[in-house]
Amino acid sequence: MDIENKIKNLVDEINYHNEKYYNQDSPEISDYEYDNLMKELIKLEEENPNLKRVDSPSNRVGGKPLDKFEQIQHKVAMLSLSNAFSKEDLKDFDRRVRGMVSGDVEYVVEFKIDGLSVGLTYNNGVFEKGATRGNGIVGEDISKNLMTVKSIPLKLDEDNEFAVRGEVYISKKNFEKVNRQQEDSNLQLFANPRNLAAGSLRQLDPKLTAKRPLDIFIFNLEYIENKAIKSHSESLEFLENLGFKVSPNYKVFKNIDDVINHIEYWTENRSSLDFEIDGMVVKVNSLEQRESMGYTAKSPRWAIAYKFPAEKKKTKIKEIIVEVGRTGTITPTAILEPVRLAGTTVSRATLHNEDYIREKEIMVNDTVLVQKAGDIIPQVLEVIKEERTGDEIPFNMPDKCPVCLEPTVRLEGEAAVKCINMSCPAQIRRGIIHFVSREAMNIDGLGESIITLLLNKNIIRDVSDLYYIEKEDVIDLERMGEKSADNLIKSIQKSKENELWRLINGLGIKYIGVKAAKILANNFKDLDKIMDAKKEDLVNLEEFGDTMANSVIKFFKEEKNIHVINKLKSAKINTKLKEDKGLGLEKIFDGMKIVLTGTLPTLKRNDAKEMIELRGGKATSSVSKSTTFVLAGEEAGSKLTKANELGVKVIDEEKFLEILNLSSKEEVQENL
Ligand SMILES: NC(=O)c1ccc[n+]([C@@H]2O[C@H](COP(=O)([O-])OP(=O)(O)OC[C@H]3O[C@@H](n4cnc5c(N)ncnc54)[C@H](O)[C@@H]3O)[C@@H](O)[C@H]2O)c1
Ligand SMILES: [Zn+2]
Repeated sequence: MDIENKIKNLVDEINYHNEKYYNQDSPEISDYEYDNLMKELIKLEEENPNLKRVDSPSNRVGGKPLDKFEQIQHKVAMLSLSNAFSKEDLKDFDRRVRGMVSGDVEYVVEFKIDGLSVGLTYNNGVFEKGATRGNGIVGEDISKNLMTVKSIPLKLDEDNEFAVRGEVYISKKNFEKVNRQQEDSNLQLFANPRNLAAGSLRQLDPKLTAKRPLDIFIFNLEYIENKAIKSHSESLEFLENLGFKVSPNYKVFKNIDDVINHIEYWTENRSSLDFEIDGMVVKVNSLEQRESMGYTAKSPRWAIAYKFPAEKKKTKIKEIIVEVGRTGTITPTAILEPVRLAGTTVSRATLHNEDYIREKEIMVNDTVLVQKAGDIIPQVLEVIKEERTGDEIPFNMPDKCPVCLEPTVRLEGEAAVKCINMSCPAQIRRGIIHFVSREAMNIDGLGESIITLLLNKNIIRDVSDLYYIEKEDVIDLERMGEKSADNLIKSIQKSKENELWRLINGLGIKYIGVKAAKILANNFKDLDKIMDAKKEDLVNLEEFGDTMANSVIKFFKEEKNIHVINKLKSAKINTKLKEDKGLGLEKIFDGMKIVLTGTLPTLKRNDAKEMIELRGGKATSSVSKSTTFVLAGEEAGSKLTKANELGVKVIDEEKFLEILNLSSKEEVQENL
């Protein structure tokens, strides 16, 4: 593969995992694997600067703020950190710092708490607002949820306006407690403390958040009015005196060797802490020096996060089980003798596929080394062959699907063994769960247990059957009454009017998540056109690589998919983009002055301009008090700063596209 395509594919893959991790709080790969993808991308981009795309994820912070919350624009951008994985990386960092500033350098070293980043603002001594990081510029307003975190002071003795940043986390003890409760109530377990903290804080109902024993460490003073503070350590002391729980056990060092020693100590001893850390953060202490160093698009130049290597432990494989996924892939999983690893008890590890098992010569009853790096799914690293006793049993992938008992196949050139039975219940069930989920067709009242019932009773066989359900079909189902049956049918019917991207995402095309679904919807405007798209059309889309394009084409070649789509169409489900309401577009931007700045993720600048003008707005180039809003993309720069100073509203592309669907100027004003 040529380098350009390699970069494109990496970008696709990373974008897909970002969406899973930041927006859905349900990552599919470990942080370790993710970091490796990112490392590879950064390396290729550094070697081929001309191939680096402006919208590269290596330039970008976090995920998109979700619409279910009010959006908050941060006064100081909430950025990410660049990473170090070795002593050498830390020494390089030290050299870079000393090359940029004059005089002595002091470093503060802190724990890198594995939680969710939040920003808090205070004014006149009271807590005002709290937000998630979002995309770094705009975050989600989670003030009410944060108020339930007991260690966040709501009143304090400081009248000046200021903002702090911290990490909301859950202690190891409380993490296990919550997971035990989940287990008792037959609910899904949280993969790790970070997921639990993030999931709890992004609840719509603060009462749910209040039930979770969340905590916070504050690690930065973002700004303060009328107060001269010289160093980071001084600001932490100041915050501690105000009553904040600040970054625990932070230490100041005068040279990088001492920093490295300290980090080595905690690499060995982190399990003694009662909260999870995934690394150590090294920050320049002098605020004046920090200012002179500044920022890249994604992170400050004056700090670096050292990521711990994966923690490893020995344990035994008791059994190997197989499960069938949405696309029919049969995945082997090792059931382990439970072992404590990176803060959680591990009793399963993924074995990926047949080749992985062969290559590592894994057998049932083997003693193995497992690894977990703040991860979701632990991995089997290697078999400790010296510990074999003769009781080991080789494992073969099943030749029958464990669910439908039809023969399995392994296609040439693919690692996965699959069940290709189109009517295999395991695949269909997962596909339907995905179709109705919040990020897809968003059908209320259709939980996993009802879907299972509907399938078992043969009321539905694929997603399109949902639209043909009648009240009589469901009213007698367990725990269903007249009222819930009505509501269920109503929400199914309502989903017919959904935006096109929801349908595309719901179809479950491999590699096509929310973001890619939106790109397809916005570019082709019609499901039929997407179905007819040629490979050239697809790879030319922003953010699309070979893998994604091939996957789309393959999906729409399959007869069973066409069949489902035809049934969906007969049910009169919306298959068109709603943006264009015929010739006379509503003048929803009438008289508004709108400033465009930075690179937008999918729209070309001229297209965005045209969209504004067609709706009666004026696209201007400089920000002033009379600007209605700024539409900002990556690297928005000085216009963004100006907008912030003047208190002019800033929105991102996603929000913009949403606003385009509104039907009056009043609605736009309300929704800004
Ligand atoms: N598994 C996946 O699919 C997946 C996907 C996306 C991201 N990720 C993970 O997320 C990481 C990227 O996320 P990120 O942008 O939040 O970067 P990061 O986690 O590498 O570092 C930045 C964050 O560290 C936090 N932090 C904790 N303690 C801190 C302290 N004392 N001082 C300063 N900051 C502190 C801050 O909240 C900040 O946002 C990746 O390296 C990867 O590990 C995983
Ligand atoms: Zn099957």
